[in-house]
Amino acid sequence: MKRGRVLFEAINRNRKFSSRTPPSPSQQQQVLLMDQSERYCYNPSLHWNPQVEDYFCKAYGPQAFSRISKALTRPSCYSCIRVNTLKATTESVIEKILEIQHEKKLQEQDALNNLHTDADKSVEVSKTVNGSTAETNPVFKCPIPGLDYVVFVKGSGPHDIQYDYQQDRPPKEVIVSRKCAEAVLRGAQVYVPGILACSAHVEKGDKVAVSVGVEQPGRNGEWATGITRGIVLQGLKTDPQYIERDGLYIGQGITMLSRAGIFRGLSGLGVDMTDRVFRLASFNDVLKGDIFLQNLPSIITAHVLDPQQGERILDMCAAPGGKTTAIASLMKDKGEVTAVDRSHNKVLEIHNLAAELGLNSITAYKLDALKAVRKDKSNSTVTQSSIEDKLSQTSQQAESANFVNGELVSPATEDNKIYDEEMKKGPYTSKAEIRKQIRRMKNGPGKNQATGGRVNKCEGFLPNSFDRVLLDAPCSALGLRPRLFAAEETIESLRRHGKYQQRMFDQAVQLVRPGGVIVYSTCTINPGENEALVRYALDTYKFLSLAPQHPKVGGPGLLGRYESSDGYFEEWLKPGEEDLVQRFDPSGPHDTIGFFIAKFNVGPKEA
Ligand SMILES: C[S@@+](CC[C@H](N)C(=O)[O-])C[C@H]1O[C@@H](n2cnc3c(N)ncnc32)[C@H](O)[C@@H]1O
Repeated sequence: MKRGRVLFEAINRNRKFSSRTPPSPSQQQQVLLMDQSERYCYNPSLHWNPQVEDYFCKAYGPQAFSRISKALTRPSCYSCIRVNTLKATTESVIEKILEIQHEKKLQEQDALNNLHTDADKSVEVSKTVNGSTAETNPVFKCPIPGLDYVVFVKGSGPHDIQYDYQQDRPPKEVIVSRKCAEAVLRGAQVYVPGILACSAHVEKGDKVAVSVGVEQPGRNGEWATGITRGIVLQGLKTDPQYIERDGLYIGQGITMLSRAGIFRGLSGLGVDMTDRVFRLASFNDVLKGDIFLQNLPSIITAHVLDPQQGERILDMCAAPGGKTTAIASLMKDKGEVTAVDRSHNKVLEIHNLAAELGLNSITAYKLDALKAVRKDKSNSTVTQSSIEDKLSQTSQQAESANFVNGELVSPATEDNKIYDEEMKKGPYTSKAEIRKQIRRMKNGPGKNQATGGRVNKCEGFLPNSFDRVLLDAPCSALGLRPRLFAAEETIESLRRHGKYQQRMFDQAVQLVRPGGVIVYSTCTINPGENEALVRYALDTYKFLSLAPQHPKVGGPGLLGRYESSDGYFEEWLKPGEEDLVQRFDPSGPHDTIGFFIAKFNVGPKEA
C-alpha cells in the first residue's frame, strides 16, 4: 500500500512539472526536498494480520482502530519510575534526577564551546535554545493518591530532525532492529547488537541517520526483515528496505565505532543518539538500585493486590520481576514473595533484579504455572537447575549438592528446615527474615540470592498455600507501546491466550486460601481476552467475587482501564460493564494503551 502511495505521489509530482519546459533547478530542488521530507521522518503505519485487523476494526470501528494503531507506534510522553522506597525517598530521587539533568546540560554546553568555531557555535547554541539538544525535562511525583513513590519524567515529541540531506549526498545511515528502535523511542541508546546495517566508510564520530528495519511480508506469508547483519548501505534504492524505510527514521546520532568495529563487536554503545524524534530521558545505569523504570499499570497492579507485611504471596508469571519486586517493596521486604516463571533464564532475571533492588523476601523458582498445584501431599520438593546442570547434571550433583537420606536437598528445603527449627523457638520472626539471616550466614554481608546460572526448580505448591496470588497472565501484549510491528498476532493466537489464561486461573484459584485475594492482569487491547476470563472465573467459581473497592486507589474491583488524555484513572468500570471499547482514547500520554486488572476476593471454598 505504501509503495502504491509513493508511486501515486511521484506521478502527481511529475504531473506538476510536466509542462513543455523542463523543470527549473529550483523546481528540481523542491521535488528533492518533498522526497526527503517524506523519507527522512517518523510516520510509521503498523502491519497487522488482516484477520486481526478486521476483528479489531469491527470491535472498535475503523476510525477508532486506526487511531489506536497509530497511537501504538508512538512512545508515551513521559518515563515512569518506581522509587525503591527501601533505599531512597521520592524527594531524593527527584532531586538526583534534576541534578543529573543539570549536569548533562552543562556538559553539552561545554562540549559545544570546546568543539566548534565561533560560526558553528552560534548555530549550535541557537539549536540548544530551541530545545533540540540539552533540555531539562520536568520531573514530578505521580498525583494519584497512594502512588507517591512513582515519579514521572516528562519527554517530548515528535520532533522534526534535520538529517543534513544534500543533493546527491544522502546522509550516512544505520539501520537498527525493531526491538532496538522501540527501546530508542523510549530513551535508550543504540547498542551494537541492535545494529543491522550501516553505510560504507562509516568511521567513529560520524553523524548517521538512524532508521528501523521492520519485518516485511514474504512470499509464503511469513514475516522477516530480510536484512543480513553487516550488509553495506550504498544510499541507493537497491539498499535493503529502501522504500519500506520511508518514514521510519527515529533520529540521528554519532557513531561510537567504525563500521568494522560495529560488526566485529558483540556489545557496547554503537550510536550515541544526539537528536531524537521522541526525547525521553535515558535511565541506563542511573540511580541503580534506587529506582526501577516500570510502566504505570504494572505498578498499579501490585498496588491493587495490596500485599501486607508478613503475608505469603505468589506471582505466577513473574519474570523479569517488575511486579514481584513492586510487591516485595510494598511489603517492606517483610513476608514471603514466591515468584515463578517457566523460563530458566528469566528466573535468573528475577534473581538479578531482586538483588539489584536489595530485596530479600523474594524466592524465585522455575515452574510451569499450569502445573503449579502439587498433586501429592508430600513436602514440596525443590531442586536446582542450570544450563550447565543440564549438560553435566551427575557431576554437578556430586560436587555441589547436599544429600540427605540419598536425596538431593536444595538450599530452599534446607532453609525450610532451619525455618521450622526457628519457629519452634518462640517470638515470631518472618520466614523471609530468617532466610535473610541464613543467607547472610552463608554468603557474608552484602551478598544476596543472585546465584549466577543456577535456579531452583519447584514441583509446585499445596492448595491454599498463599494469601494472595498475582496472575499477570501471558497475553497479546498489544497494549504496550511503542510497537512497530503487530502482524505476528493471529486470530488463533488471540484465542489461545484466552484458553491459556483460563487454565492458569484454575491453578491460581486452588493455590489461594479462603479469604485471600487473586489479581489477574493483562496488557492488551483485545477486550475479549480479559472480559471472557472474568466471566469464566465468576461463573465457574461461585466463591469468587470481584473486590468491591480498592482501599487506596478507589474504584470498583474490575479495573478496565484504557488511557485518556486526563489521566489513567479518569474512569473506573463497574463489574459487568461491557463497553470498555468505547472508552478507549489513544490520544493521551501513557506508556500502555490497553491494560486490564481484575481483583477477586476468595470466599469459603466448598469442601
Ligand atoms: C507478561 S510477562 C510477565 C511480566 C512480569 N509479571 C513483570 O511484571 O515483570 C509473562 C511471563 O510469563 C511467563 N510464562 C508464560 N507461560 C508460563 C507458564 N506456563 N508458567 C510460568 N510462566 C509462564 C513468561 O516466561 C513471561 O516471563
